[in-house]
Amino acid sequence: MQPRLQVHNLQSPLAGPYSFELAAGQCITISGPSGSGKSLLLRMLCDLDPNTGEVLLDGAPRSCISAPAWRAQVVYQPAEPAWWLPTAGAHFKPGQVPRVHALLPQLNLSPALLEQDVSRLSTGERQRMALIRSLACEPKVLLLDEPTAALDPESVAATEALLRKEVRNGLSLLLVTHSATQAKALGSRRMTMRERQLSEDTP
Ligand SMILES: Nc1ncnc2c1ncn2[C@@H]1O[C@H](COP(=O)(O)OP(=O)(O)OP(=O)(O)O)[C@@H](O)[C@H]1O
Repeated sequence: MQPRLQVHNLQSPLAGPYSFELAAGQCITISGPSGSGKSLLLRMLCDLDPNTGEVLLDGAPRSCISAPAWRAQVVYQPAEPAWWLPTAGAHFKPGQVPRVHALLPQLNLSPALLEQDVSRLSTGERQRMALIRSLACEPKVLLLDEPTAALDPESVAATEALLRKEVRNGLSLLLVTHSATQAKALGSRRMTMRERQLSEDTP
């Protein structure tokens, strides 16, 4: 079967080259020391930083897809997601609202938080709300940078359960995590970044 995402010699003056494939309904985790290049890789995949090489989605080269169309299907959630409107709820399109309301209880979030000023949400609430924002786009590929860094154990468990379910339903997930437990729990393949070089972990 054709991989969902194919990455061939993706590189920039700062990092790479990287080559790997991600299937539909697969989670690959990337761990590694701080500053090793994990976020640089995610940013290149999303085409936020200049890069060369080839990235294909369901066989279609990224060079044939407009940047907004690419970023609608390959969604990047940085470690510290930006908010550009006063409330979290204002970030959602009307068509996304049913899905948002289905996702909120799965992350133990009250719908009332949608109306609150984003700056008044706790760090953990903002982090979970950011994941809902990413999933509400129904991406084919989700690039997640440390999505549970600010969460208590209960919220970590809820987030991992939701991600496992989304992957089971076909989402392709590239997950950057510092947690070996999380990498083992979610990753069907696990990789490590060291000095901007990516290697596959041995099982
Ligand atoms: N635009 C840039 N120009 C020059 N150096 C950069 C640029 N962006 C990032 N770097 C450097 O590249 C290195 C890798 O950064 P990156 O953010 O990918 O690390 P990381 O592995 O995600 O780390 P962490 O786990 O702390 O998030 C860092 O040393 C960083 O300072």
